[in-house]
Amino acid sequence: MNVANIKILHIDSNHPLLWEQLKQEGFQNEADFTSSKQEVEAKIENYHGIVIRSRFKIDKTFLDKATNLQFIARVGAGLESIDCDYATAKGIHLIAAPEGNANAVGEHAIGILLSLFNNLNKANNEVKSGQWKREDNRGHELEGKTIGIIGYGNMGKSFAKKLRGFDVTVLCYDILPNLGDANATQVSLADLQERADVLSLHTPWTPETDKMINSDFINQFKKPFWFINTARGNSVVTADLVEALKSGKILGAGLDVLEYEKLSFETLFEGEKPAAFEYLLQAENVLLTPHIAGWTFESHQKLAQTIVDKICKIYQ
Ligand SMILES: O=C(O)[C@H](O)COP(=O)(O)O
Repeated sequence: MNVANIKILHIDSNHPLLWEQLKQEGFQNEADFTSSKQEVEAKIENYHGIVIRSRFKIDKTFLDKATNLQFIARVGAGLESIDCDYATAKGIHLIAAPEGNANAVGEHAIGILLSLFNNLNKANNEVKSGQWKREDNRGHELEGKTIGIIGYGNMGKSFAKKLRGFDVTVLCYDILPNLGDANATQVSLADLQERADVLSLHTPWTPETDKMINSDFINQFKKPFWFINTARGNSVVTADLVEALKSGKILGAGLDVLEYEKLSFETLFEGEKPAAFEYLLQAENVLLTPHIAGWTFESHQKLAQTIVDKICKIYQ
């Protein structure tokens, strides 16, 4: 199909290959990384495609003005910033690129897991501040442990694949049936909560997963467990997580995502911090990273390539 008339608006910067390859394929690219949502809304009828990361929400108001839009491409995995049902009802193609950062997320979750089990973060801070504490930093081994994965899509599968070789049992739970594979056995949520020594969250943020990790949910676990979140901060009630850390029900937490992140994060350091957040900052068994699990040099490129391939497929 001739794509020379297809105008694509890029509202976030991405790996240059995205722009270059779309241009080579014959698409018309335009960039606008600074205009406000309202300003983009005012001109969106002139475009057939929009490429976004997460600068603003693509809501009903926006979509009603996007009268010629044929696709929305999100250079990432999560689609929560888009009113997907409304866009789909309008016949707009939705494209995401979870294949592009799944490997990075899987590797990052392994990094968190090994760090939690061996106190790497705490020990590093201590040695650098002149403390040589071996007994305090005695670690745990993964061998023989049971790892529970909730959400067995691209990210969960990537993490499970990386766990091969650690001599662990890997269980997965997902609302979709028949997802188990050679790397993980699919079980009921109750079964996972009964057996897991580690919980790693890999679900999208949806009404069903919003605040899913709360006290009730945590208390269903039979054993104390370690918790890893590389998915979405809003799936966790932080105050409940902190209670579980204090009581020892959660042995340690590695959080790449926080309910406080993005626009509100910097402002958190200006005034008095929420008590739960302050606790996470001080706790020695809590490892925090700034939403970088999928943020590698390699995934930057793979995300772009995935989006190019999927856009081209629409116009084949
Ligand atoms: O959804 C994703 O792929 C990741 O969470 C990264 O999202 P970001 O573009 O908001 O950094």
